[in-house]
Amino acid sequence: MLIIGIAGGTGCGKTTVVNQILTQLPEGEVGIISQDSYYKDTSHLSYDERIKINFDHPRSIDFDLLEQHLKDLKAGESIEQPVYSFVKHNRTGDTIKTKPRKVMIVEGILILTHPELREMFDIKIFVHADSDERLIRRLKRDITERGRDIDEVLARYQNTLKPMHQQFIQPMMEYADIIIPNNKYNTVAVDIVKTIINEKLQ
Ligand SMILES: Nc1ncnc2c1ncn2[C@@H]1O[C@H](COP(=O)(O)OP(=O)(O)O)[C@@H](O)[C@H]1O
Ligand SMILES: Nc1ccn([C@@H]2O[C@H](COP(=O)(O)O)[C@@H](O)[C@H]2O)c(=O)n1
Repeated sequence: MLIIGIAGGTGCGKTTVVNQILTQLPEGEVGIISQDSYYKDTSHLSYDERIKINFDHPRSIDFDLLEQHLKDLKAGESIEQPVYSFVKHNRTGDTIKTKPRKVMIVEGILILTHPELREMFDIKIFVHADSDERLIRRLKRDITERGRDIDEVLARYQNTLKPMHQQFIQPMMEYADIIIPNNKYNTVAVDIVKTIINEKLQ
């Protein structure tokens, strides 16, 4: 199994890059794990308490479960990947059966901050986009897709997202094997990653 970790700040385009990688690859050969699925269960908290959580700090992620799931997949076992709701700020209680594939892609803002997880990646990719570009994309996406308004996105950006990005996410670029500049759509870089995956699949 080839395990590829794709990190980078919010809005840099990780999910988009993953979807571009998947196009034209043989179906059923590549599996995806999203770090967002592993936000800790917060059912014991009220909604008002949940919205105050710092979701850009590594402690918000259940890294033990993520690491265990990756180990299970490597051992050839399927896992039940939790489903997360950005509207409720909590896991939904549903899971998605995720089967082991020849290539597994793990994507998320904080995946390179966890040393044990980092060790498991055969290839580490950091997607980079400038912070103003990321903020613009995040505003548009969170308002249209994640049930947020402009005040929520900007307050979260100033209070937690920006300082956490500087403290935990940006420094992880030094661990990357490949850095994808993504201020604009970068089809060349995506094609290179596809080529690496295709070689593994042959
Ligand atoms: N290179 C790009 N240029 C312009 N918009 C982009 C680009 N990559 C992604 N986007 C858009 O930005 C938003 C955030 O992208 P997404 O892939 O969800 O980022 P991430 O997963 O890193 O948070 C989405 O609405 C997406 O369509
Ligand atoms: N309930 C939540 C949980 C997380 N976030 C934000 O999501 C960002 C990470 O996801 P990306 O798809 O953008 O990489 C992160 O910056 C958290 O602030 C949230 O807003 N609400």
